[in-house]
Parts: sequence; structure tokens; C-alpha cells
Amino acid sequence: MPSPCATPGQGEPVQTARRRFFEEGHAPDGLVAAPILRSWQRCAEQGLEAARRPPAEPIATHHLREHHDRADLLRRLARPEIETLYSDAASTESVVILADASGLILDLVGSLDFADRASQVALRPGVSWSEASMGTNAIGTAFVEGRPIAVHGAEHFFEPHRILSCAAAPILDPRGALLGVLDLSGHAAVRPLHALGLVRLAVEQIEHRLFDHGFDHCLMLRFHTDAALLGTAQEGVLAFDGETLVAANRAAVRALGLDWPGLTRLRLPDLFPQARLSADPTGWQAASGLALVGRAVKPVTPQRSRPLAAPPKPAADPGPLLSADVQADAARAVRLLAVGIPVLVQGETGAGKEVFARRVHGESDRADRPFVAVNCAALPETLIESELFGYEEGAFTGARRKGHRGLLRQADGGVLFLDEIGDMPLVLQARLLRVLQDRAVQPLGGDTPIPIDFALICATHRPLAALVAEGRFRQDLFFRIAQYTVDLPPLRRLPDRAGLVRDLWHRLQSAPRVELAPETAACLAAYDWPGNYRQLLGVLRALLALAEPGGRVQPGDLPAFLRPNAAATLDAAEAPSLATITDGAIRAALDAAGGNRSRAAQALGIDRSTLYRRLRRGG
Ligand SMILES: Nc1ncnc2c1ncn2[C@@H]1O[C@H](COP(=O)(O)OP(=O)(O)OP(=O)(O)O)[C@@H](O)[C@H]1O
Repeated sequence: MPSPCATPGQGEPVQTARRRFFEEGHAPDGLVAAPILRSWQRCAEQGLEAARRPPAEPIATHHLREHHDRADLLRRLARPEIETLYSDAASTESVVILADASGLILDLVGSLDFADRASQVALRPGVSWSEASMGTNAIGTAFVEGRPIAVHGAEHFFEPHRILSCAAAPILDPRGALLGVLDLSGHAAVRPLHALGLVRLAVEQIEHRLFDHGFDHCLMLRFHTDAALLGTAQEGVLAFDGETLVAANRAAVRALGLDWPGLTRLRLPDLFPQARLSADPTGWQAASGLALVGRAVKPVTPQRSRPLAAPPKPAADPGPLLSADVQADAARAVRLLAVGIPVLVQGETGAGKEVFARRVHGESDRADRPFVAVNCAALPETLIESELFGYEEGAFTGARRKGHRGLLRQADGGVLFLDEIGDMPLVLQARLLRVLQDRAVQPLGGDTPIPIDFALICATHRPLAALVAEGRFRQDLFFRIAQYTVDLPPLRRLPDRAGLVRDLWHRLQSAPRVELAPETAACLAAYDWPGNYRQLLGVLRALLALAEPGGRVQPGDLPAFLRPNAAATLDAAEAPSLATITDGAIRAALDAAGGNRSRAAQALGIDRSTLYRRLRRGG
């Protein structure tokens, strides 16, 4: 008998099941749910070892940003549900997670305390929780099983994951393809009574909302057996392009006994032989004989004349394109790091500073050790110290019971990349300097320095020398980290921008090829690209996603700011007045904020760095 306070997944049956399965090699029938057992079997067949800690390095921040960009619609549509679940999660020591179709965690919000614990087992943004890499877990197993699932404590395949209790449901797009997964995770010790139900309901809402996008040209049928539920997320929804069924939600698939792959073979009369289509709720009879109440919504825009193209696949990551100069800089940086000399990388946003640092790490003799990237501007000031230097058990209220190693120690043996170093508060600059001098770190609340060994690459888009002159950056730290600097040029200064556009365009594509018309390529090459590689790649990806396979991208397909006439008008007449307007807005915001630049930037909806740049430019 399980003990009365045993939680599912922690009690005796699952322990016995683990023993039988992992030690004796038998199937523990009846002791764990069938989907859990199936998942254990898949993991064992793949050679995963339950007692190990699975490798779980998060992907680079810029790659995560790219995943965010690709999942933009999903993230926007899921936001209301995530916000609703968030308030619940924050007060119940749990977190809400949105993962993309590969199982990669895009967003994680909720209880900070639990998020901290979860990150110890790599349950954090940028890490993939596919079943193949993380074993049995709610996110990955919901994908494989194609349905909602809860995985408690020791039901997780890997031992270290037994601290978790997770419930997840896959999010399907209107054509039945997997878009992502929504998950609620908390402590295994707390029995999550409603987690699976909450997640399921939230996913139902998200999937329902997906029909509000991209179906303007379709006839929409909405129905339910109960008239009162018409218009809710539980109604069945079908979308017809002409007479052909092109999309359906789960409720419709269930009610009418459909299957997604076969949708497009069905036509309106096959499903509703005699339905009178009206915008008002009307009684319908499905071909199966099921009585329903339904209403029809006519297309808002004209129907498409040609068959629906398959949704474009997200463009692949082209990998870095490094000029000969940058490659030579990287080779020099590798040699400097090898003898303990730090490197400072300078360049505008999106110019590839992190890409450069990763390349150097990859070519250094520390390549098989960690690369730890810390964005000093993104960490709240109150957290930088504890995140970087770590803390001992009980160092301050809210500290984790077992203390925290800190990012500097996580980089031990490898490369530490301190991005936006110019944003590090002065007091912490002093502590960092001491670490660099002593080659040891003293965690908060600890009295013994712990020796560490990492190679240091710092990056900044701000002129550190000017910050030193203004007293906002320590001169001694500046001399220490800026012994060798690499300047990554902005795209507008590259001599062969046309060649760069062409190379990136080709590298982004898999067959069938889409061409850039010469005038389009010329517009792309002529633009300044203030967001550098990030902005250029974003535009190229968008053009590819919109293009017809085998087609040619014309200047008219470009976003408005890139079209030839837009640039001309701007150059000729509007640019000066725009600059004046911008400067005026900045002055007004600064006045209103009493000269406080952070508050002014917040009021203007731009980040501090943009404001600083603008102020510098405007003198
Ligand atoms: N040389 C390159 N070739 C191809 N893509 C690149 C190159 N450099 C950067 N990118 C792409 O541009 C984006 C931004 O790169 P990265 O994050 O390294 O820039 P950054 O200078 O560190 O930007 P920020 O200062 O905003 O953090 C990424 O998507 C990256 O893959």
C-alpha cells in the first residue's frame, strides 16, 4: 500500500515499477500508466541512462531570439492564457511553460523560487525538453503521444527530474500540425490537482483563437450539439476554401469522426448534405446523423483561386558568415585567450558580437568546456551579484536552501562571455576586478574564496572609454578587460553589401529556390541596416516565408521602409524633420523624467542603449 501522504509518482507503486523496469528489466504492468511505460520503453531503446543527468546546455541567446521570432504568432496568441495561468502559478510555487514544436522552451513564467529550482535541472528557456533528449517528461512525451499528459516525480525517466511534477498539452494548428506545447510544472511534493485540466482548457482557447488568423478567405462553420456552447472554445470549427475543407479544430474532428491528414479530401456536402447555411444559429444534421446547432460565417476577403500552398517552413539558420578580417580577429583572440588575456568585442547591436565570441570558444582549447553567456543589461541589478558570484546557503532571505554556484563558477574551465559589460553597476565592477586579479570567487555569505579558471570575452555596443571618462566605468577594470579589442563593423560599412545579401539569401534556402529580382537585391544592398545581421536576416526570412516556391521576389514585395520610393522620399524631404521630431520627443521625455535616462527610455518605449546612442548622435 502506498503511504497515505504519498504523491502520485513518488509513492511505492512507481518505485516498484522503476525497480522492476530499470533493475530487473521487466515491464511493470499496471504499476504506472500505459503512456509512461511506453515512454520509458522508448527512452531505454534509445540508450538513455536513467541514473545520469542529461546534457542540457541552453542554446545561445541569439538563437533563442530566432526561435521566438519564428514562434511569434503562437507566443502572441498564447499570451492571454499564459497570463491567466501565471497568477495561479506564481502563488502555487509552479511555472507556466511554452515550448515550440521541437520541444524547445520558449518562455517560462511563474514562481521565481520554483523557476530557480527548475533551472537546476535545466527546465529553463533555451533548453529542449524533447523526449529524445530529456527522457519521459510532460513536454516531450505529450508531443510523442500527441495528447495531454501529466508526469509526476519518479515517473520522469531521469532520476534528477523526480523533483518535478508536470502537466502538458500539445497545441495543434488548424491543419492538425504540432505548433507547440503548454506546460504547468511544480514541485513533485505538491500534488497538482487541477494542472492537467487547466492546461487542457488553456490549449483549447489558444487553438480556438488560431482560427482568427489567416482564414478571412474561408467559409467558416461553427457548431455544437448544445446551442449554449456555440461561440465558446468548445465549439467545433471548420474552414472551407471554396467547397474544400482546409482546417478543423479538435472539437470538430472529434464530433464528425474526421482525421486531419484526410481533411482536404472532404467537401462541404460530404459533411453536411442538406445544411442551410445561415449566420444565425440553425439546426443541422451531419452526414453521420448527429444533430447539431451551427452557424456559418461567409468569407471576408475573396476566395483563393489556387490551392493552398503548404505553410512555409521556417528558414534554416544560415550559420555565421565571417569575413576574412573577422576570421583573422577570431584566430588572434583564440591565441590571446590561451595565454589568459581577455578580449573586448565592440560593435553595434546585431553586429555579431555573441556569434564572434562563440566562434572563438569553438576554436579554442576550451571548446569542450562550457560557454557561459551573461547579458549584464538583461539581469536586474538586484540579481546580478548573486547570479554572477553565487551565494552560500542562507546568505539572504529568499536564497535557495543549498546556495547557488553562480555563473562565474559555471564557466569554470570554459569561456565566460559578459555581454553589455558597460551596463554592469560600479560596485559589481569592483568585485569582478577582484575576481580577475585573484582568479578566485567569493560567493555571497561565504568566507573562503574558491579558485576558478575561465577565459573572458566581454562585449559592448557603447564606447567604454567614454564611460570611463564620465566616471561610469572603472578605469582599472577597463584596462584589465580591454587589453585587446576587436571592432565588428556595422553592415553599412561593409564594402560588398550586395555580396553579403546574396550569400545570406542562398544560405537561408533549401530547395526549391526563390530568387531575388536584381532591383530587389539592389534595394536590400542599399539600405543601412541599423539592426545589422539580426535585422537583415529577419527581413530575408520574412521574404522567403511570403514567397511562392520557385518564384521571384520583386521590389514591391519588400516591406515599405525598403521600397525604392520610400527611401527616396525619406532622403529627400522627411529625414531631417523626422530627426527633429525624434530629438524633440527625447527632450520632452527627459524633461518629464527629471533627466533620468532610464525612465525617459521607458516612457519612449525604447531601450536605454538606443536612447544613449541617439543622445550621442544628437550631441
Ligand atoms: N557573421 C554573421 N553571419 C551570419 N549571421 C550572423 C552573423 N553575425 C550575427 N549573425 C546573426 O545576427 C543575429 C545577432 O547576432 P549576435 O547576437 O551575435 O549580435 P550581437 O552583436 O551580440 O547583438 P546584441 O548586441 O544585440 O546582443 C543572430 O541571429 C546571428 O545568428
